[in-house]
Amino acid sequence: MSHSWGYGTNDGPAKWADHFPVANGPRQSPINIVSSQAQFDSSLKPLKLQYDASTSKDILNNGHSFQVNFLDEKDNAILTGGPVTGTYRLKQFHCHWGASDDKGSEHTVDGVKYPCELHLVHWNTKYENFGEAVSKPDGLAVVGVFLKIGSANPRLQKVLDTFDAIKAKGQQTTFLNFDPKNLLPASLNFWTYEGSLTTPPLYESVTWIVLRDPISVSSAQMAKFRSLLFSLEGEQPCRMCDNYRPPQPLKGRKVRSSFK
Ligand SMILES: NS(=O)(=O)c1ccc(CCCCO)cc1
Ligand SMILES: [Zn+2]
Repeated sequence: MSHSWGYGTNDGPAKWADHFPVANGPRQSPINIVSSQAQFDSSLKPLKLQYDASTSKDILNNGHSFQVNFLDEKDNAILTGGPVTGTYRLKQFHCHWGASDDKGSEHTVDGVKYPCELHLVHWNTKYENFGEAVSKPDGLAVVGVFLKIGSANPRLQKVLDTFDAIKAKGQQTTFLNFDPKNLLPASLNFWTYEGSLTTPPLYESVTWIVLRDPISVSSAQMAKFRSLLFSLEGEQPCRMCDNYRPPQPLKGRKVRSSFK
């Protein structure tokens, strides 16, 4: 039975535990990253993101965010190194954002919220496919990238230019040859901790890799994110914004950093 969850008063994060009790589990995400408490770990390897000749397929409005989907039958776009062992394949990326520029990210850093957070979702190729990996403790590795208000981001604009075609829930359009490497900051310095999906089913299956440095987005571009709808075509239009889960209890977890 598919539970209808959302970000509203009646179906939002405070209610998710009703149908998804793991919401109160020991390794939930996102978290507030207290930079002074993060422990530098010299054994962490450099993060390696090989998205060469990346194979984006399409972009979808799934009713919670927009999602760019990738061909993942081969090792075209992979994550290795960093905190993970083995090879993780890029499946999709999506974002979370606020109704205004003062909020929107899921992770926060020393209590600071960014207007938007990008998630690049990878699955462990020790499993057969994403569906098998998504619920395993070492199944996923998600790279989080903060977006900070500044100059317009021309690479991101390519994604925003598709939004008129996917305004409503369920709408999808072809989106080929987009290289997500262009959405990464110059430095791959990161924090890492063991966590979960930040939306139902909230599986505790994610090794989180949160990049320290943000990429830029303009306020006008943020307004374009908010032109998407949570609602189906023909329904009362409901603007897609505030689609972020607030930080969850750390419950004794250690956050490690790849940098001093
Ligand atoms: N915000 S997130 O990166 O943690 C994230 C990634 C992927 C999913 C999809 C779960 C599909 C379950 O069948 C849900 C959430
Ligand atoms: Zn996400």
